[in-house]
Amino acid sequence: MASLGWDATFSDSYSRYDRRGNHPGRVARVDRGVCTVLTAGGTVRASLAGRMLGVVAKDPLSMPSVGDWVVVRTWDDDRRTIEAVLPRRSAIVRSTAGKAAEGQAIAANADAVAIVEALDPDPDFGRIERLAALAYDSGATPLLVLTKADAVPDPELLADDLSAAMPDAPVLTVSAVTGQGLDALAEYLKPGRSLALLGASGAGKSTLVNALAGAEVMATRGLRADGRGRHTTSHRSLVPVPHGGAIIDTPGLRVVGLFDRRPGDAATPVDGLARAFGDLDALAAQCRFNDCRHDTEPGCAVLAAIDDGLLTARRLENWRKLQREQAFERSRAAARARAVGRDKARHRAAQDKARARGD
Ligand SMILES: Nc1nc2c(ncn2[C@@H]2O[C@H](COP(=O)(O)OP(=O)(O)OP(=O)(O)O)[C@@H](O)[C@H]2O)c(=O)[nH]1
Ligand SMILES: [Zn+2]
Repeated sequence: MASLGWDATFSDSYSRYDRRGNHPGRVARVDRGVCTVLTAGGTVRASLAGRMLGVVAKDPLSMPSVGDWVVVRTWDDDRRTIEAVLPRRSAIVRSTAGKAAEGQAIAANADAVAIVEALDPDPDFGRIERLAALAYDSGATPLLVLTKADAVPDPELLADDLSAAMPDAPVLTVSAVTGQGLDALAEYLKPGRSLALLGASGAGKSTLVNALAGAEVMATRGLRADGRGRHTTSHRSLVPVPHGGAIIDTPGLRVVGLFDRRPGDAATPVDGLARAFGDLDALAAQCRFNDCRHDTEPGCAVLAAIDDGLLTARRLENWRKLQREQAFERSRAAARARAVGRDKARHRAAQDKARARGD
C-alpha cells in the first residue's frame, strides 16, 4: 500500500471510516460504475454504495476515478461497495461534452502528469498547450514526454521547438523501441509516487506503461492504415510498477475541454491556464496599458516578444482561444449554478406555502 502511495494524510482521512468490514484501497480501473480496487488483501471489485450514488448524482466530480483512494466495505454475503472517496491530492479534470457544465475526473492523486505527444507523425503544439493547462490545473507536477524518438531523424531539434509549448516543464524524449529516455522517465516512479500519462490516442501511452511496468499489462494495438491511433482504450488503468510507484494511463481523448473548477470563486487554488502560459502572463504584465489586448497597442510587451522571436504568434493565438473557451465554460457553469439556485428557491417557497397552510 505504501508503495502505491498510501501515506499519513490518506490514513488520517480514512480514520473516521476505520471499522470492521471497511478497508482502504486504490482504484485501478472503472467500468460502468464498477471499480477494480487494489487493497492490502488483494484486488477486488466493488460497486458504488447507495449513499455514494446520491453524492455522485449531485456532483459528478465525486465519482470514483482511477487513482482514487476509497473506502471499500465488505458485506456478510461477500458483496463489496465503495462507501467514500478520500480527499484527492490532485485530480485531472476535464469538462464533459454534455450541455451542462460538468467536470469529470479522469485520474486522481498523481504526483506528476506527463503530457505524452508522439514526435511522429506531426506533433501538435496546440494539443500540448491545451493538455498542459489541464495538467497544471490538476495540482500535480507536469512534464512533457515526446515519444517515438526512433521514428524521426533529429528528435532533439524537434524537442527543442516543442518545449516552447511548456516552457516551465521538464522535457523528455523517449523511444519504446530503443529504450532511449525510459530511465529518465522512471525517475518519476519511486515507491509511493504516481505518474499519470495524458495524451491523444496513438501517442504511445500504453506502450510506455508496458515498457515501465515491464510486462504486457495493457492491450496495445496496431495503427490504422492512415497512421492514426484506433480509438480502443475506453478504460483507464492504474498499474503498479515492480520497483514501487504506479502509472496511470488515461484514455486517448479526442476532445479535451478545459473545465473551470470553481466558477466565480476567487479562492480557486490553481488556474492551470495561467500557469501553462506563465511566460505570456509575465509579458502581459509589462505592457504599457493594463487592458492591453496585445493587438496594435503601443508599448505592448507581448508583441515586442513576438517581434524579437522570443514568442510565436501561434502561441499567443492559442492562448486567446483557450481563454475564450475557459470564459465560455465559466458562463455555462454560472448558468448551471443559477438553475440549481432557482430549483432550491422554488422548493423552499413550496415548503413555506405548505407550512402556512398548516400541512
Ligand atoms: N516507432 C515507435 N512506435 C511506437 C513507439 N511507442 C508506441 N509506438 C506505436 O504507436 C502505436 C500507438 O501506441 P499506443 O501505446 O497503443 O498508444 P496510446 O497512446 O496508448 O493510444 P490509446 O490507447 O488509443 O490512448 C502502436 O502501434 C505502437 O506500437 C515508439 O517509441 N516508437
Ligand atoms: Zn500587450
